[in-house]
Amino acid sequence: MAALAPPVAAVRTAVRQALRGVGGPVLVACSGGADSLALAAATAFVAPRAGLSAGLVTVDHGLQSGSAERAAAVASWAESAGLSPVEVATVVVSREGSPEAAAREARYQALIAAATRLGASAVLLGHTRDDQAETVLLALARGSGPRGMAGMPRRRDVEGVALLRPLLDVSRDETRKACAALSLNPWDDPHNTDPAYARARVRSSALPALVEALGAGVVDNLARTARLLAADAAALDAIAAAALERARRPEDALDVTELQRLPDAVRTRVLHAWARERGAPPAALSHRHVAALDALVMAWRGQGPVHLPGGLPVARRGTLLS
Ligand SMILES: Nc1ncnc2c1ncn2[C@@H]1O[C@H](COP(=O)(O)OP(=O)(O)OP(=O)(O)O)[C@@H](O)[C@H]1O
Repeated sequence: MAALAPPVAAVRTAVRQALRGVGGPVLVACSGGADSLALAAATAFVAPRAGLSAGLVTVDHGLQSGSAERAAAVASWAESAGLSPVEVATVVVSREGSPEAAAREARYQALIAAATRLGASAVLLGHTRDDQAETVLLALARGSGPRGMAGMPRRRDVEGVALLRPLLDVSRDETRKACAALSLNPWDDPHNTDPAYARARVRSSALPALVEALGAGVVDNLARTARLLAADAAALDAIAAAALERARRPEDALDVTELQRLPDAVRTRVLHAWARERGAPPAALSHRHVAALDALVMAWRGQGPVHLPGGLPVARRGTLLS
């Protein structure tokens, strides 16, 4: 028997680890790119041996010519690889805002809807260590703070479906090599190299420049930074959730004197969580809004209400915010 190529083994091991603790059928989200194709091939091998059934969903965003053919080719390969059920989900991408964000939003909605409809307990995504490093670098450059630099989580539960990222410790180079070793032909998404996209510029210029200047360890170190910050952020979020409960007063108000006792990092998290609870859309809720709320608490000089996104005013009355 031919020896198993190390990149194929690395991807399978990562999938095996991620599937531990998954109780029901899984779906691979596959674009046909090298990362998710290697993920799908590994899942087709590993899942049945772990007693799980595995299917695949490929999303056709309808944004590029030939996208329907690409989706059909991915689906037909998946069937031949033994994945079942296999679905092509066609989505309509909103023309408002950034096309990247709109496509992502439509994609995740379609993936979660497919998982719910097909009774899958988890959706597997092909983000790699390189994607994680890019995410950290982008977040650092945008000043997103520790939550952003914590990168993409290995697991996130949405509407009862676990979104899993088994390949966060696997490099893009390994997924490409795994595809080559298995004679799979990945599709190259032109968006990945289109300089119109910030992530593509990070991938093609910023990260290679950092590697050149600081050495190959940079990618791994950025991904490790994400892991460390994710653990810190989770701990701070838990502390903030408890502090929010202590600060709550009737009629959805917060007690300013409780908030003033908190360290900055906890207080701003409490205010952020509270603003989201009141209906401020997370994507529009910025550092600036939280800073203005914080000024009502810490720099009170009788200023007027803060207007949160979604048209929600928050005012201070005495020692209450509401
Ligand atoms: N059209 C799609 N259909 C299904 N899943 C998708 C699609 N596009 C992306 N995904 C999922 O989201 C993950 C991240 O995609 P993204 O486009 O951000 O990165 P990528 O590096 O281009 O990934 P890949 O090489 O797998 O296409 C993919 O690995 C895949 O699991």
